[in-house]
Amino acid sequence: MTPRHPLASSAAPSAAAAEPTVQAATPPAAGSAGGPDPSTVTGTPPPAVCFRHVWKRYGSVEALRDVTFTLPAGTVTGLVGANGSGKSTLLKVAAGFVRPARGEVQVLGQTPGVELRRRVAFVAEVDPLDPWMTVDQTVRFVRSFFTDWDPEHEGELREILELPGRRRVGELSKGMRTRVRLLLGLARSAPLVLLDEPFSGIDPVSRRRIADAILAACRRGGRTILLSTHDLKDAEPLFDRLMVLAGGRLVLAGDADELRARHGKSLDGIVEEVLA
Ligand SMILES: Nc1ncnc2c1ncn2[C@@H]1O[C@H](COP(=O)(O)OP(=O)(O)OP(=O)(O)O)[C@@H](O)[C@H]1O
Repeated sequence: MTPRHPLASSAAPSAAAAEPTVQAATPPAAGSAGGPDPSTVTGTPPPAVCFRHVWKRYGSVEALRDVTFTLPAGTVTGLVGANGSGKSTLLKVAAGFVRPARGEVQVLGQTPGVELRRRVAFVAEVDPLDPWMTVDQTVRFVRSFFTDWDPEHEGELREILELPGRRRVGELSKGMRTRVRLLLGLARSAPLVLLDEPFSGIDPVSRRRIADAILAACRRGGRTILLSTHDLKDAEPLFDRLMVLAGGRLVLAGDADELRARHGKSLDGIVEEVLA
């Protein structure tokens, strides 16, 4: 069933898996639309997300400029960049909510669209929660839209996130509401999870809880997570890959360990250097 409620379509992703390994952007092979499918060549699983020369314009603003990258399945990637650098747009293109002007996008082997949304959990930065519902009512309502809801994982996440089930959503702090949205996304077993700034404006305690919930989702395996953030504090250990956007262009992408070894500093330091 295709979810129709805003909570169902934008706030209920499911967890990603494994540790991230930011992989360098993979340019298409010369003379082809994107090179051979790696799964047919090496027996490795196809990438979870593949952008090739993607452009997106809003009026006169170029939000994405010639963006090319590949995310291997089962990785967790941090997407970093200043305000307006195109992070949300990239996530919305991957989720199928925004159509690129040019370029090719493949997500879980499909072109993003209505059909793909059932397999992608997208936790938007915008809060779609109904303030009059309790947390328990919200969870019951949202999970009714999804056939991939994982009740066992929901229980685990509720403990980690320490959600007050009987309180109305409208009475919750910003950090607690973010935790609720995260639960709605991560409790699905969707193979791709897109998280738009889950750490934005969040206090250190909530940041820790949110990072722990993402790690728990990763431990369940088989999921790919792409997470945008302004700040790598707390989040850096989550990532096996890093992508940095500046002015709509992907200016850095790669495996986290390789980047740390090459630059001799933390991902935080690398981002500072690249965006200076
Ligand atoms: N619906 C829209 N209509 C017009 N312009 C838009 C729209 N959405 C985004 N933009 C513009 O596209 C550019 C990229 O925006 P986007 O929200 O993707 O960036 P971002 O990196 O997520 O920013 P932030 O960190 O502030 O959330 C910005 O210049 C923004 O103003």
